[in-house]
Amino acid sequence: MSRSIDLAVIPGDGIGQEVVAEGLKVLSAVLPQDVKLETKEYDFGARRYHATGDTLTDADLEQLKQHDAILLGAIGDPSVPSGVLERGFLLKLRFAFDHHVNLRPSKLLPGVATPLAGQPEIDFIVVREGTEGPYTGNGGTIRKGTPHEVATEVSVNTAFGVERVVRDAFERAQARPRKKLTLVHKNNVLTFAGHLWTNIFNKVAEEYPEVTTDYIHVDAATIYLVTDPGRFDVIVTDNLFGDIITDLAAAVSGGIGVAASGNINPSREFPSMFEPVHGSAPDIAGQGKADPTATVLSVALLLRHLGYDTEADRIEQAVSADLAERGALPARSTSEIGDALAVRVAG
Ligand SMILES: NC(=O)c1ccc[n+]([C@@H]2O[C@H](COP(=O)([O-])OP(=O)(O)OC[C@H]3O[C@@H](n4cnc5c(N)ncnc54)[C@H](O)[C@@H]3O)[C@@H](O)[C@H]2O)c1
Ligand SMILES: CC(C)[C@H](C(=O)O)[C@@H](O)C(=O)O
Ligand SMILES: [Mg+2]
Repeated sequence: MSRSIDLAVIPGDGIGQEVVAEGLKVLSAVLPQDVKLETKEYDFGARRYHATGDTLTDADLEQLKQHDAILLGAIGDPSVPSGVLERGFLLKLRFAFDHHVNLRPSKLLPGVATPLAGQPEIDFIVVREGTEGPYTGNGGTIRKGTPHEVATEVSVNTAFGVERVVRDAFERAQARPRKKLTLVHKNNVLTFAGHLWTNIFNKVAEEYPEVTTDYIHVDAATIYLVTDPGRFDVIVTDNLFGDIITDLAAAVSGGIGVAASGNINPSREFPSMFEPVHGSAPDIAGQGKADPTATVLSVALLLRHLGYDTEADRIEQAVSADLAERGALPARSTSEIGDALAVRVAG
């Protein structure tokens, strides 16, 4: 039986261009001959915005919808006002394709440097809600530019949206050996949203008696992520808390250069999108300094989502072996790391 993957590729801005090239290199190297890989590149990001004023049109969404999955590098550029591409492209796409499960695994692999003392066991996943919370754009300003300006940014939490992501997290916890799920929120202060999350979490928990549950306020979660990250197995949390704690999670488990993510549409009505957790890193763009590992691991998540488990395993093993040897090697460029990973997955 012939198989095929039809992939939308969005390198985006800054280091997005550099790391996506390496992700594709490794993807081509890992796929068996009988799998036909078709890619279509899209120029979203700062270049498109400056050329046309567009960030993502309805016609673009129609085209993107046709693909099996999307691989994104990163968007965001100092030449574009903050928020224009983040809201106008990235969040618009996540919302349009109902990417409500934003999956962000953190695993400290053997031999990988961490700023934490010793070599703690870190192996957890964050299930970050991807379509609600303070991200929806529900807000505004009045008396703009005056000393009396008022700005609101309302967090939107629907029972439907919370329950579906909480259920997804319980399913993932149930499937893991430790079967533990932690709700991270701030229900001592954000009592309206926090109690909705807590009540739904507790109600759904009744259906998963094998899953151990606990609750941690988000401020305390940042303590434990540094002092005792081994306590976490699966974390479920809202969109903004998830954004913040996953950069911290990356920093303690090998760095932002190795943190992968998937924006998943579990019903598969729309293509899911895979991207490194990091951004376009204008400070190092164009210098060959970016670590492409996060993108390569995002390709592994993409392959797993499409049912290519063997190939995903091969990529993860190659990354693990490469990282284990890194400390002993001289610093390598973005493409040298990509080349090394491509050789490992092919061999
Ligand atoms: N998914 C996305 O497209 C995405 C995600 C985050 C930020 N952004 C955007 O990216 C731009 C820059 O944001 P930022 O500086 O806050 O975050 P960033 O993640 O781009 O950079 C933070 C720090 O991490 C470093 N870094 C990031 N990726 C790295 C890699 N692969 N290898 C080595 N070092 C790496 C950078 O050099 C920088 O010091 C902004 O416009 C922001 O909105 C986009
Ligand atoms: C760029 C921004 C919209 C985005 C987010 O906040 O989700 C980024 O920080 C991320 O983590 O993917
Ligand atoms: Mg972020």
